[in-house]
Amino acid sequence: MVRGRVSRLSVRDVRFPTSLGGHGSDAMHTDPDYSAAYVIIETDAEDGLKGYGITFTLGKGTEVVVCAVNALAHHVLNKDLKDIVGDFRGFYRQLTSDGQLRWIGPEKGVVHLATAAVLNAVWDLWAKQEGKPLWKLLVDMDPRTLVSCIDFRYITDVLTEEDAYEILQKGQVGKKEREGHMLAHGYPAYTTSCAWLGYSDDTLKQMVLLKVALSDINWHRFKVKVGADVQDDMRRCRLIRDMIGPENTLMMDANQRWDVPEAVEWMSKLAEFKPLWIEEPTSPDDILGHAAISKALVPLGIGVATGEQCHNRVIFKQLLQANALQFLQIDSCRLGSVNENLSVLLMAKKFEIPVCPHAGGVGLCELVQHLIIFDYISVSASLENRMCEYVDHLHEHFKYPVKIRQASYMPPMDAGYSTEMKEESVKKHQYPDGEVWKKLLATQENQV
Ligand SMILES: C[C@H](O)[C@@H](O)[C@@H](O)[C@H](O)C(=O)O
Ligand SMILES: [Mg+2]
Repeated sequence: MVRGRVSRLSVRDVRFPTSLGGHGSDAMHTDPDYSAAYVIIETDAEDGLKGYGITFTLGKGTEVVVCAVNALAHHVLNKDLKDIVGDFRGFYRQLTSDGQLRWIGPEKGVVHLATAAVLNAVWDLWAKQEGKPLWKLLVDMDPRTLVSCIDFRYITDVLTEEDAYEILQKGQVGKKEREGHMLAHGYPAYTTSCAWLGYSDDTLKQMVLLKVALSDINWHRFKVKVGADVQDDMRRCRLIRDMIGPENTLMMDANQRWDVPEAVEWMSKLAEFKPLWIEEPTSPDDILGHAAISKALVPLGIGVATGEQCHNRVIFKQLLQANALQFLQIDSCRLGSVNENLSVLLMAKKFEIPVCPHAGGVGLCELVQHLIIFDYISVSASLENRMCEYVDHLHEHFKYPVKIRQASYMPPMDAGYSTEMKEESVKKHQYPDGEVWKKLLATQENQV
């Protein structure tokens, strides 16, 4: 039973200095400090349970998201959790359609990241109160309740509430077996951790060796960052391909670096390394550009993947309508939490496009594993051409870190959305007054 009235919402600015090691670097984001606006929701219920929610940022600007979370807080405070989840579509719309705040969105940018952080905390709390991991809460929910969490505004031309209900009804068939399969084998993953753009060739070689030869995880799917310099890309891709062999899977990620013709030309040169996909070849807003790139790369056997910076369900709808992507990458912290992700999973199912979630960032692996495990069990019912991203960093700061076995995500069993960080870690990494930042900022000051 859902219980309690929201009595407090707090938000913290937590940053990890990953840029010091070049971790997470790509052709556009050369020095990311993996960070999060970290929301905590408390209620007056006697159980003392709290909901934790994050949205992912790259360091600077986290303070702006924190500000937006505070601007949204009045929508949550003093509400009964029962009323929130009892009319989740209405609540989602209340947050995203605030008559004044929507002007600085709508459903995009900082205000949408803040919405995601707040709603992720609500879902964490709901799942905790039900005593289930989030994926299981979704799997056990009846289709009518699931669709009642989704705002179908702007997408009814491709997915109506009835379409969604039908897909979920069909997904009931064979659900038990698929749940059993997940519990036994997990959801297939790929690793991005060996080939960040800021890594030297030596580091890259060492990382690939660790992943391929020495790891007991048996990685066989890898992603490499490209896009800054074509000669450099060719050297790095050759190096990786030689090390992983022809039988393993390689993906490439340009992080929006190119214009449309440039993307086609560049990828024609990298085609010899047999990438499965090129991710974010151009601006995430350029739907027709993605379509043109997709069309040009089909003969080379390369798909287009995108989604980690897609603002909302409307952009995904159009990417699907325009045949602009072959792999759809949901993000647990950019879209409006589970609610909006549900609509995108269902649209992907309708268009039969495989979902391969984005998870490079602090906490993203922890969260998105729940969504994709649910997707397999209740929506897509397929593992063909599907895999979820994994990066090695920062799991030690989470109370319920992901578990990877045999290159697969093992379903989390603790109640909630795996969003809770260790208090000790949060204290140390809080910006700018946590121990880690005090030291770093003092060193930087001394260097000036
Ligand atoms: C700045 C970040 O690390 C990105 O490079 C990362 O999310 C990346 O696009 C990915 O696909 O993992
Ligand atoms: Mg990417």
